[in-house]
Formats: sequence, C-alpha cells, structure tokens
Amino acid sequence: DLNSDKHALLQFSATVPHGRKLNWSPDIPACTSWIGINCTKDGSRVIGLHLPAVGLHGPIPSDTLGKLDALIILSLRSNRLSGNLPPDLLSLPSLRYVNLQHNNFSGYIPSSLSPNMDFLDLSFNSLTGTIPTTVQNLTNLTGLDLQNNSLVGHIPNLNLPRLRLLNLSFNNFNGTIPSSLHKFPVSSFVGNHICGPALNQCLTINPPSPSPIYSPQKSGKKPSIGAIIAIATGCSALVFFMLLFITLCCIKRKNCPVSLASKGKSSRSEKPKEDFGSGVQEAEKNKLVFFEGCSYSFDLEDLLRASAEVLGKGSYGTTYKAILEEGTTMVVKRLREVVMGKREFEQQMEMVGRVGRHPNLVPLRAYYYSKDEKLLVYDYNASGSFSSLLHGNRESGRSSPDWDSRLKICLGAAQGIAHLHSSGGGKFVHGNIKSSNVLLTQDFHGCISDFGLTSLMSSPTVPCRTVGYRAPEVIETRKFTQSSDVYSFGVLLLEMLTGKAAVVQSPGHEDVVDLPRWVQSVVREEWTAEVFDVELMKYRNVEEELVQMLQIAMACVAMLPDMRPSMEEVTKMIEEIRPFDTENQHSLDQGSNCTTPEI
Ligand SMILES: Nc1ncnc2c1ncn2[C@@H]1O[C@H](COP(=O)(O)OP(=O)(O)OP(=O)(O)O)[C@@H](O)[C@H]1O
Repeated sequence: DLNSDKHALLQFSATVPHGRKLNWSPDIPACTSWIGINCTKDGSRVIGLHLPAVGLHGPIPSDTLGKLDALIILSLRSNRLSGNLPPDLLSLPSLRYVNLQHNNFSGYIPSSLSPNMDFLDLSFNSLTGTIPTTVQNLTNLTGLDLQNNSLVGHIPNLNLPRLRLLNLSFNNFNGTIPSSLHKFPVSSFVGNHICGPALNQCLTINPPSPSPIYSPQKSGKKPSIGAIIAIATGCSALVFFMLLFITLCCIKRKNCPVSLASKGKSSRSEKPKEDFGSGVQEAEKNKLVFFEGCSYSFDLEDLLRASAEVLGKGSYGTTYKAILEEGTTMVVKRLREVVMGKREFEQQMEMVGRVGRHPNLVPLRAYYYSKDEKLLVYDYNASGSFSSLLHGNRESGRSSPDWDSRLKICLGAAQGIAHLHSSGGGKFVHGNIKSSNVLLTQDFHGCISDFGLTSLMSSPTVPCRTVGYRAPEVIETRKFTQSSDVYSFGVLLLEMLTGKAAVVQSPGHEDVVDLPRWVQSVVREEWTAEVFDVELMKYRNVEEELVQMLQIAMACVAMLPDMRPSMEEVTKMIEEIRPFDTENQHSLDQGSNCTTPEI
C-alpha cells in the first residue's frame, strides 16, 4: 500500500546535475501519501522513485506528476500495480529512466513521453494498442523493452541513433521488421507474427496464449460462460484421460513402481536377485563397444562380475550402479523392449555417442547388443539427479537447493536440450525430459541423460511415472517432437519453481492435476507469489527473477505446440535472467577422455 508507512525505511539520495544533494528520508510518510512524497523535510524535491518488488498494488493516481515534477527515475518494477498508466505519467521532461516491468498495467502506452527519456521498460504487463509514434522522437533512447504485453499493429521505423537494447518479443505485432531495426537479434522480435531479413523468413512462433500468468487482470474482462464451460470441459477431459492412462499403464505393467520406496536398494556387497547380463552369450563377453577416445580398461566380463545395485526401473529398463573390482563405478542401463536389429541399433548408438559430446549431456561410454541383452554404459554421477535434489532432501536432512543453484542447473539443462535439438540436422528429439533425467555435477551443473532412447523402443511408450511431463499432443498422438520436449522442460521449470512434483493433488480435491494447470489455477485465484516453493521465498531480491522464470515456464507449457518457444530461445531467455560464466563450466564429460567423476 503506497499510503502506508511500511516502506518508511526506504531511502533515496542522489546528486542532481547542479550539485544539490537531495535526501529521501524516513520522514517521507509524514507527507501523507506517495503522491505527496516530494514534501521532504527540507522542502527539496524527489528526483527518484525506486520501489522494486515491495508489493505495491492498485492503480497509480492520475495526478501523480503534478507533485513529482522533478522526477528523473521512476522504477516500480515487480509490483502488482494495475489499471491504465496515467496519460501524463511518462511525460515529465525531467524523466529519463522508467522501469515499470512486471506489473499488471493495462490500456495503452501513453503517447506523451518525456523527450529526454533514455530508458523505457514496460515489459511483462498487459498493455494493449500500438507503439505510440512519439517513441520515434526519443532521440536519447538507449533501451526500449516492451516484451510480453499484448501490443498490436506494425513496428514503427525507430530511427533512434542511441538505441542499443530493444525487446518487442511476445506481443501481437504483425507486418515486417522495419529496416532501421534489422541490426537487432531475432530474440528481440520472437513471439510475434512478423517477417524480416534478420529472421530469414517470417517468424513461426506465435505469442503465448493470454493465460492468467501473463495478465492476471487483463483488461478486467471476464471470460464468457461459453468459454468457461469449454475450458472446464477441456480440463476435465484432460484429467480424465490422464487418470485413465495412468491406470491402464499401471495395469499393463506390473512392474510399474508405486512409490520410490519400491525401488531395489541392495547393499554394495550384496548382489540383487535381479541382475544385468544374463542374456550375454559366453562367446560374446568381449563385445562391449566403447566410443572413440575412451580410456577405460575394463571389459564386459569385468562389468558382469561387478557388484550391482538397482538405481531404479525406468521407462526403458532397469538402471544399475555397478562397482567394478578395480574400483571404477559405472552405470549400466539394461534395455527392454528393443525391437531394432543389430545394425540399426549400432547406428543409433554411434549417433548418440557423437551427439553426447557436450558439457550438458551425459555421454554414453559403451554399449552391448545381442538378441537377448542390450546394455548401455554411462559414468556414475554421485551427485544424483535434479529430482532427488528437489524432492529427496527434506527427508534426508539435506537443505533444499538455493535459487542460484536451481537457476544454474536449469540453464545447463536447457543448453543440453538446445544442443540436442540442433543435432541430427535439427531433428533430434529427446522424448523423455524430466527432473530424474537431469543429472548433476559436483558443482551443480545440469546434464541431460537418456537421450536417443525413445526411438529404440517397440512403441512410443508413455510411462506411468512420466505422465505429468507429457505434452497434451503426445498423450493424443504418441508422437514426440522438439515442441513436446519444450513442454516437458516447462514442466521441469515449474517443478523447480514450485518444489512440487509434475503431477499434484489439487487442494481440497482427491483428483490429481498436472503442474501447469495447478499453477494456472493458483495464479487465477491468488497472486503469483503463492505459487513459489516456500524455500525460495526465503531469499531476498529474487522475486523478479522468479517471476521471469515463471513466464518462461508458462510459455513452454502453452497448449498448442506452435505457441511454444524453441529451446534455443528458452536458453537465451534464461541467460537474460542472470548471465552465468558458461565458459568456466565443469562438465560430466571432462574433455573426451571419459573420466569418471570422483565418487
Ligand atoms: N549416470 C547416472 N548416474 C547416477 N544416477 C543415475 C544415472 N543414470 C540414471 N540415474 C538415476 O537412476 C535412477 C533410474 O534411472 P532410469 O533412467 O532408469 O529411470 P528414470 O530416470 O526414473 O526414468 P526414465 O527411464 O523414464 O528416464 C534415476 O533416479 C536416475 O536419476
């Protein structure tokens, strides 16, 4: 509440060009309301209003600027301010820096703009209408960020000599990119229906659907009864089919684990009853195929003699941790239901081996193929998976991963998937993105595992434990695409942000609902902050980054595949939240010498 004295401790001080120092002291609330803020004790005038992410809400009073006539900086980003922007809000000649991103402002961008403006950020609001032509007069403008609004019309020819940063992505612009803006990257325009040389052709990615996460109070309009019925019917059908599917899946496969507890966890010294290698022919015990550059000295016989522990039963078979007698620990995946012939299998494995040379991918080290046994060999990663880090900690007493670690892991995972998608002539699809397939290095880099396996299977299996990650069209068509990978990654991001599993029990109901729908329902009723994992709310000054990540996640889980961004775009958007030093990343694949990470 801007009128309360809750923010009384906020201080602002700056030196104005002519050298006079202004202090914005705790005395400010005594000046009754924020529109009277400039009546500081010494009568000096306020030149900056900087109140980011402090929970301000409601509309900005229309006569604000009559009182703040010396304002240079207006920064109210990441609040819950709503309503139309007052027509004169951005018109004060003193205004130079405006940042109102991540609020709920609606209506048009005021056409009266300070001619001295050098930075204008109105991104992540619900603004409509066109870009006012007066923007062309802002010759000092160095940055213009209008991304994630509902702006329409043509992009004006902005001949602004100082403009360095431009982001118009995820709006409803159409037409072509004017020549003056060709120097900006594709990411500046993505999510619109526009064409231009920078894009080679017309953009195919449409703006995300106006879900409540983008505009919780968009235009104040309520959906029609018909729309409500359609949405309700659609959601019920989705939940029904999901439940039906889960049930069928579990009936069909008796070995579908009901809980994590049912996973075999034998001790190191004791071999479990179920073991890998029983289908290996005696004559073939030297037939383990290693990838070029590997320096492992064990062979298949050594691997079969190893002490094995079941790590889990996944969609493709059982995964074992194998401790060889010489001390090396490897992971062996025993595939089931592979229908491919030997030659085809070998070709596929060669491809997987080649593609896997990336810091954010878990490389396949070796494989074995015979009629009765198919084995894949990977390094063992002692730090476990993102899933166990997120969901396993509270019981084990380990602390929940902090925001920085989560962000870093997700960026790594996104980079890994983006690399996969650019491989195989841009046709490679993972088909099983989920948090247990994101393994972690010791220093918390996310690495994607299990790639290249979906095509080995007899039919595109939709495993019961991974239903929550499946894009709606996959459940229907059983076809995996790069867009369905993006959807799964979006669910993974939501899992990271909420701390919840991909399928959640909806509060007060017995039925389960997938995470994207749960997030949407919470955001519709409450405010975004309710969605986030309480563990994340402990950190200060991260709200804005959380909301940004939530926007990315929701773009990924758009119902229509064409509406989802590509993984390359997702990676860029995450990088924009917080740039990491990617050059110094450690990886599972340290070099190409197949070094097993320390155990
Ligand atoms: N290289 C590895 N190092 C350490 N743990 C691993 C490794 N590969 C897999 N795991 C872990 O072993 C467990 C079983 O993996 P598996 O891939 O068989 O099943 P899943 O990931 O649960 O399901 P899916 O088969 O659908 O991917 C998972 O918890 C996974 O994180």
